[in-house]
Amino acid sequence: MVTIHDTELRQGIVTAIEKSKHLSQSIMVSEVQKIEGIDPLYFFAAGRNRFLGERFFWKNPSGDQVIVGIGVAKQLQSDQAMGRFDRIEDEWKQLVGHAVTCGEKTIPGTGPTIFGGFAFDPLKKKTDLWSKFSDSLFHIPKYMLSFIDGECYFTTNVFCTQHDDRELFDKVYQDRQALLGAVSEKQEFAYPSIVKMEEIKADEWKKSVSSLVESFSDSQLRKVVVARELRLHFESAVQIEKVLTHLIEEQKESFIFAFEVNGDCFIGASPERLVKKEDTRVFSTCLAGSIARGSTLEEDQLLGQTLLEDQKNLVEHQYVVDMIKEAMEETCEDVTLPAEPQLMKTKYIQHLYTPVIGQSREGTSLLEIVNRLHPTPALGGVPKELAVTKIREVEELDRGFYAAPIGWQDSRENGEFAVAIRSALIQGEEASLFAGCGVVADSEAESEYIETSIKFRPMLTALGGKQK
Ligand SMILES: C=C(O[C@@H]1C=C(C(=O)O)C=C[C@H]1O)C(=O)O
Ligand SMILES: [Mg+2]
Repeated sequence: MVTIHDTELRQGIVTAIEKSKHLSQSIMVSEVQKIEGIDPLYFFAAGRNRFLGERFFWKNPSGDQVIVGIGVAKQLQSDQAMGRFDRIEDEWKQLVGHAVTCGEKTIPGTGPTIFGGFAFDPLKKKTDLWSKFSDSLFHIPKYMLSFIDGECYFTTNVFCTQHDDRELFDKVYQDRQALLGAVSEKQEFAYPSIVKMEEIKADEWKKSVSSLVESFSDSQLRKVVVARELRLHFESAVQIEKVLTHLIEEQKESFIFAFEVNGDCFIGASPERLVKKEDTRVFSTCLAGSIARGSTLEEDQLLGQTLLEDQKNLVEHQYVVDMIKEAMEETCEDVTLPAEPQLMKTKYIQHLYTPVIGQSREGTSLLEIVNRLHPTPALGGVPKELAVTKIREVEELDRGFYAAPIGWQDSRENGEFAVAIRSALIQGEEASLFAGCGVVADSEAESEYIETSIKFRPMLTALGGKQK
């Protein structure tokens, strides 16, 4: 069993209580310790008993950043659409500005960290589906395990108020030991059977694709991404641990994320980075244009080559490149990107892919770049505002956090956001899966429908369903 000893946290709590008396507000204490490695999934599962519904999981594609949060020390949330990125940023800066930190202080993705995201479109009318999620929602975990470049770190976050006393440390210590004690307990997880699978309004969706295509000729719209939903009903509640295990094994090229909020869980395996910031280095990704994987190597290569030369997909991709390049140039110096797209292959689908890198301008924050990028034409369309308005009008689906930025940020301006696609909202015995596609002038409803069916597969198989 991993034991974390009585450390600087005790003194940190004393300091924070004093500080909270002076400032009349609660103060965050954050302690980081380097520890021997714990399997991140075991750690996630260890939180099941006492923190079910209050956990998060994040793994980047290379696996050199895995962050798991258990419990909620504080929630940052807002349903106000105007200035939503600034609002979170300001609150976060305020908390970090007064925080008492101890232990290791320089490793990205350790110490004070927020995990969460933003709704795709805060102006879309919210349905019951996403009622548990605020439009801007981030958690500061109580306990956090970070695997960074092969090393393992444990963060403990505590909020202290003027009414707390030294006993708070003992409470935290015992609570943390109980959690760590549960890490070694072996747990078995299984899939419940699927009792019903509903494609929501598939025919209407195809019609909306056709009418969008027709509408392009007499409007300024060039591209609109439309999405649909597949709803699964299970015999009993889905266990997130099982789904995560599957995604980690099968979707190695993707960001794996899970965000538990008030008992629901938004989970996915997205191949699409929105933005990563490491000190001043900024990375973004243009990903749009899709084709199936082949069943043999030859067929797969042929499909890949077809995609690289397909005009409809190249146009669909180029809209994304143009917009991301512009957004990056507004916020960064030395923006570079290859002239031609490459292929990104995931288990069930291949995409056109153009990576973009730059150096952030002095004073430009990660959330400012998120704000500038979201939604890229890979998830919204061109022109941006018109496309988002169109989606609001024609799409049946309440996207919630689907296709929106999800990720983390630490107290030193490092962090990463993925675009939350290939995702599902799990609500006990039910799950909603989401998939969309870029509709351009040359789109055909039937092939876009098939493209979205392929995009359901990562989550469908991870939920124990059969491929369609
Ligand atoms: C919208 C989705 O994917 C996006 C749309 C793509 C396309 O239409 O070719 C490709 C990658 C993603 O940017 C989704 O998976 O739901
Ligand atoms: Mg497409």
